[in-house]
Amino acid sequence: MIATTYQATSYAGPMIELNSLCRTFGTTHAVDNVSFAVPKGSVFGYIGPNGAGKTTSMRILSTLELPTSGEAYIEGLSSVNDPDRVRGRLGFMPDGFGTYGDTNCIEYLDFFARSYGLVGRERIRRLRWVIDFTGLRPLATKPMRGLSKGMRQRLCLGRALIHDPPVLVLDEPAAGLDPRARIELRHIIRSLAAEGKTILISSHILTELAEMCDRVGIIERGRLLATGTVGEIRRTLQPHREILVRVASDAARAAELISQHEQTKDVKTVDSIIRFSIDDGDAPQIEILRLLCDARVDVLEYSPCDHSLEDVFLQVTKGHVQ
Ligand SMILES: Nc1ncnc2c1ncn2[C@@H]1O[C@H](COP(=O)(O)OP(=O)(O)OP(=O)(O)O)[C@@H](O)[C@H]1O
Repeated sequence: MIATTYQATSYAGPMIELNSLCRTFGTTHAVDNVSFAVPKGSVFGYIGPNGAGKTTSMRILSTLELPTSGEAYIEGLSSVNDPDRVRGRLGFMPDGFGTYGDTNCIEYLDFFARSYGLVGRERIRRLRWVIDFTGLRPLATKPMRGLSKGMRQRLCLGRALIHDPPVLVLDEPAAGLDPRARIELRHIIRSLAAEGKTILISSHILTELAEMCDRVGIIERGRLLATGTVGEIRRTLQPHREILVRVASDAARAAELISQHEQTKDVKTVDSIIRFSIDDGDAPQIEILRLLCDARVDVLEYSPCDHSLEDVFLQVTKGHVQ
């Protein structure tokens, strides 16, 4: 078991880094030349369908698996060459974990606190903090067999946090949670990032992570297909924006004005609603609005119709399962 606790360092590079990471199992390229870096205090969403390679990359980062080639670093330390020091710096939450039915929450957390070498007041202080932070205090003495899925996830997160690591690697922590528990998880993740923790979190579902992540990476069949903010990925896929304008009267005249702008196309009118496509960016949209206002068109509604996040995900991935 791990016997190192974290000592803060002056390291200023990315807290998580994968560099041309590859892992094959027989003929399966589970992770195929994946590279990305996550700066301190940010949340990176690792998103992909079943069998995409998320767990394998996370297990390599967390020192539980060796790569076929390439590098994985936590706070500049190699997960391959320096696993003991890496383990002291990260908390890993696996997508499934063994429970011990008769063990209660506090005993479970205490076991891991001792395994990380926490002693005396520091161990008590960390146990108290984790129990309070995860909201498990009312269940502290409850045997694990009686915990709901959401509570077990909190306990698993508590275990990952017990030694106060600067990096968290969370493999599908939202799987199986009800909507309220998902929202609570989102708050927990954001507050950990606000404290300066760096978080890699995986999911099958882009919408599940979009609001809590600073950046996302979409992976399929071991290959990283897109990285960036959700907005950046959306803009790459959708260089034109679809706009809807609803007017109080004289939609035909408004449509005529919109059509005259050189950056618009596909202008269509149904009753009082005009839909059109326009080059991305603020400037053309400002011009259109000004054009309509100057012509004294009574605009009741002006809204971009962006692709939904599901559409973005479906456009990037092809639905391949390996
Ligand atoms: N130990 C192993 N032996 C053989 N193949 C493996 C092993 N671990 C993973 N794989 C294969 O590697 C590929 C990637 O699996 P991985 O578990 O990393 O994907 P994932 O994105 O986490 O999927 P899921 O969302 O379903 O958990 C899959 O084809 C899987 O069957």
